[in-house]
Amino acid sequence: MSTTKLVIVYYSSTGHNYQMARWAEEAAKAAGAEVRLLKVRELAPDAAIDSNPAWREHVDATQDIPVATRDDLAWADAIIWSAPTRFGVLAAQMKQFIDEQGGLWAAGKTVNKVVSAMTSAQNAHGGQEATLLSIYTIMMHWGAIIVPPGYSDSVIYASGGNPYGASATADGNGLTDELKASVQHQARRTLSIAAKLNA
Ligand SMILES: Cc1cc2nc3c(=O)[nH]c(=O)nc-3n(C[C@H](O)[C@H](O)[C@H](O)COP(=O)(O)O)c2cc1C
Repeated sequence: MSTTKLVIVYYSSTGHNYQMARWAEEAAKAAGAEVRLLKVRELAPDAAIDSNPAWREHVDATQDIPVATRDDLAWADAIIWSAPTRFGVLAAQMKQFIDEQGGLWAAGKTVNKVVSAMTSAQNAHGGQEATLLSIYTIMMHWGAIIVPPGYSDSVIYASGGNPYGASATADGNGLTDELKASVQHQARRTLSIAAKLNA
């Protein structure tokens, strides 16, 4: 059985989804996967970024993270998406990247990718489930195999009980150890399903 190839594709303005992506990367590497941690292109103008010091700081600090490409998605057996809530759906930056994959979809290369998604919102009930569903809706159109965490481990309860995917509350109080455990469980679970399908 070959090593599972995982891409973790994230968008983050102020670092929460980036941190979750890093946690997923750590767990996936520890599980023996071949992992690419990738961001999507920032689309907001500098004026918007500069209006929020935390946003500018994050953009500058993550300059060296490679930008995801179609080839990365084609390479992967599994994809973990991480994108913040924007009015209850995925951030436009992530949507734009996904919309650029029409060619990949048309070539049949999105079929049977094993996928799972993570998100954050400022409020505890600010739209996390809806955002994850917006990603999973796209994944159904891709013919991808969606792997939600469900209640497959006690860390799901401890981290807020969202069976759709790891969900942060980005309220300025920092991310919790329980969320980290939940992210890392989701990464391992995604890999384990991908390994079964690729056996
Ligand atoms: C345009 C916009 C819309 C947003 N909509 C919501 C929302 O509907 N509910 C919510 O709780 N937070 C909302 N937020 C807050 C973001 O979800 C929050 O800043 C993000 O999850 C932080 O993730 P990041 O640090 O990875 O960028 C919104 C933020 C922006 C800029």
